[in-house]
Amino acid sequence: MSDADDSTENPRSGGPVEANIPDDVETPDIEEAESADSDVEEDAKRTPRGLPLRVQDLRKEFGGITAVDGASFSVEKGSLTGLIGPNGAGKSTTFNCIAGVHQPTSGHVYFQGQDITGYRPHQVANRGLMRTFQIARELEEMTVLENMMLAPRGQRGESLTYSVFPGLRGQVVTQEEDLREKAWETLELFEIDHLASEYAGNLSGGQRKLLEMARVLMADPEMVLLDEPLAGVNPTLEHKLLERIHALREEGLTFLLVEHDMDIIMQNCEHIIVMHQGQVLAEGDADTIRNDDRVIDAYLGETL
Ligand SMILES: Nc1ncnc2c1ncn2[C@@H]1O[C@H](COP(=O)(O)OP(=O)(O)OP(=O)(O)O)[C@@H](O)[C@H]1O
Repeated sequence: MSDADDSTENPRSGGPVEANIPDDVETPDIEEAESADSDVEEDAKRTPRGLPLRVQDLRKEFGGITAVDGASFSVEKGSLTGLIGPNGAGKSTTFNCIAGVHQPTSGHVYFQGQDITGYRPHQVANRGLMRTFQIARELEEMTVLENMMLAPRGQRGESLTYSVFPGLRGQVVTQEEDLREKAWETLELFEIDHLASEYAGNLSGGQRKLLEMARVLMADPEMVLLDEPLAGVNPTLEHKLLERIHALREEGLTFLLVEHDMDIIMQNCEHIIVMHQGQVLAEGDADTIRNDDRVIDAYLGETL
């Protein structure tokens, strides 16, 4: 999926923005707009901190294609929520709108009660909502430990500040030590500490997935968006990764997972959101979803 043709992208890079409505979309009159604004304010107030993520009437158009068509859903704190749907249902686009990679055409994304619609990816990440990214080519030439130590949230590093205020240097050393310790602990948690000196480029597909996940945790996220985290992962590593996800969830971390493997979703997610043609078709636990005729129709032929 490329962003190159994303003609509706909002150029603003600051904080929360108004919905970016293209010229050819009718805008409501002032009275309606004011009432819509107050509804949104009311809704934001209704988003308690215990409900980290709320997507409301999300819409994303790419030129003439409507990829997400008014999707609304919430994710509860500490849950492992699955986002599924047939090919082209709008899952990745929704993910990217949440993570700030795409700017929604309209609608809102609230995280921990705050409207983060229109935030850029680093701003979303700074709020504690993070998605995994594939290890980029440049990072392949670094060791696993170096990958872990690279740019976590709040890292201070060497800078001009320390030549001006040399007294702060000691703090940097402590911070570097803390960072290293945390990197080792996280690698141990994912049982890839024995690969710490290995170049990331030499890892197997499954080991990379573990590293991608471990890297995200270095930033102390509140919530993690996982897009196909188990694709190409062998059953042993898959089991290990799922075990870690469940353990982290027990500690209060929240996950939203897009995964094509229905068995994984049905066996691991307590709440499942089904998208179809850019909209939320159904929501519920595995049994509810399995027995929903609309979901069966949408998948027609795929095993649930
Ligand atoms: N950058 C883009 N430019 C144009 N159309 C796009 C773009 N990204 C997605 N689309 C279209 O939007 C629709 C939804 O795509 P999306 O990738 O979000 O679905 P998905 O549910 O993640 O699909 P899959 O399971 O196949 O990955 C599709 O019709 C897709 O072709």
